[in-house]
Amino acid sequence: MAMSDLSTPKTTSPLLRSSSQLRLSSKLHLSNQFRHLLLPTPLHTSSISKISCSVSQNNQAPVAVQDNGSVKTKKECYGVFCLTYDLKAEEETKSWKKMISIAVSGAAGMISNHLLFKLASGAVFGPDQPIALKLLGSERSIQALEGVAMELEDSLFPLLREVDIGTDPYEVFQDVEWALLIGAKPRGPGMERAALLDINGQIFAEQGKALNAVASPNVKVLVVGNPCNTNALICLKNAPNIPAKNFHALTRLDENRAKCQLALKAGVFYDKVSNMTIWGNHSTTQVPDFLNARINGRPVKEVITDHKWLEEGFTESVQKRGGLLIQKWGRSSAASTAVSIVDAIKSLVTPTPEGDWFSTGVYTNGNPYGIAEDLVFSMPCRSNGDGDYELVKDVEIDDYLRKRIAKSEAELLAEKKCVAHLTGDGIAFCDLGPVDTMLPGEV
Ligand SMILES: NC(=O)c1ccc[n+]([C@@H]2O[C@H](COP(=O)([O-])OP(=O)(O)OC[C@H]3O[C@@H](n4cnc5c(N)ncnc54)[C@H](O)[C@@H]3O)[C@@H](O)[C@H]2O)c1
Repeated sequence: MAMSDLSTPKTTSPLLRSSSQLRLSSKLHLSNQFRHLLLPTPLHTSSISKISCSVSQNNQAPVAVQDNGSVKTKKECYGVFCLTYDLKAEEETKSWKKMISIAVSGAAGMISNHLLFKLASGAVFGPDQPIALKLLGSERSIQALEGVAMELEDSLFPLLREVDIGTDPYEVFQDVEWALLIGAKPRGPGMERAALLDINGQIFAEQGKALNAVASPNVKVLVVGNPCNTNALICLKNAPNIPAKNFHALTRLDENRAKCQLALKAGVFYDKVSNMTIWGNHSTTQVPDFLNARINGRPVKEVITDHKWLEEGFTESVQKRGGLLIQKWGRSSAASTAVSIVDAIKSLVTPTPEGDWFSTGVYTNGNPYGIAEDLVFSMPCRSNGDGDYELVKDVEIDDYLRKRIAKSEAELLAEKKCVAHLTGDGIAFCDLGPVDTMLPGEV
């Protein structure tokens, strides 16, 4: 899109014109930050006949007025989307929640290409939750970001009210309530893992500082870019004003893969598998926990009697899933990663089903399992749906699990030493050992 196009006023439907052109113009900041204010065109204006829109005094919240003059949903509604988009003529006009701002870094990348459309569709935060998307990219990807923004525009998502694109995290993260940090440098051929930790660590140190400076003080941060546990640690260390508890590293894809493998082995559909914990690092030292997982509410070991497979084959099948997928598909897992990001967020904004839990990489301080403090480690958590979580305390850890969890813990402690210069812990010393534990295809 030519830059001049961005500032060209959009055409609007007659219905929207009558609502004072509220928030409908596209704006362009001539810094490295481009801003698209999406045209919130009602998809089915014909189906909302006899409803007009007037604008409230703060120029934010028009109220839906019916033909008979009665005002609907006056308090909650925002923007022209006070009007329902449901085709059913008999449906009541819906009210909308207050818009939330979500930052997505690496927004022109493969994972984001799936994720953004799920966010905008309402599949993550719900069908009554308008959102603003703040898209952060690298300098090289700014054109691609414009392309992403155009695709979002053309999708006519009623819930999507704003899209900002930019390359400066201090601008893009302004007031955001969620930050989904996906963008990272891929590992080049022959690149040592220590080098990757340093290169990507610097990105997350800068983004942590930016979140600290300009984001909502209670922003929830989900780090996806690898190595995600240590990147999340770096990020939270650089954001001292944001509660450390608000930072997550994505291990939900591993959880989902583990559930799938157990379901396949047990011959049940995967919704029957619950209480699946991934312990530790998002690497091949991760520990998918079959001891505490359940199938149809029963311990996995009772349902799957092939314990040799559980101990040897299961973990490997989870770890190698990504590599296998690359062999077949020729690219890494972007769609299922995006789905797992959706799952991870939904687990925080909806109450966890009774007796179940989910896995996420979180800050270890105060953990009840004896895992070293000051790491980001995947553990079992529950949420009451308010965006926060509690660690599940009564999980059994036997010798088998303890040994493997200790290995993942040692790996994360070693990674932490490699990035000491980025966490404020002094001079970095990097000795990751001879074994490369990155997940295949996920660097
Ligand atoms: N935790 C997990 O379960 C999991 C799973 C899959 C992939 N990943 C990781 O997610 C990351 C992204 O994967 P992808 O497939 O989308 O990669 P991709 O290469 O398609 O996209 C990455 C995007 O990030 C951008 N970028 C690079 N540096 C940036 C910066 N400083 N700020 C903002 N954007 C920046 C790039 O320009 C690119 O557009 C990778 O690090 C990958 O290893 C994690």
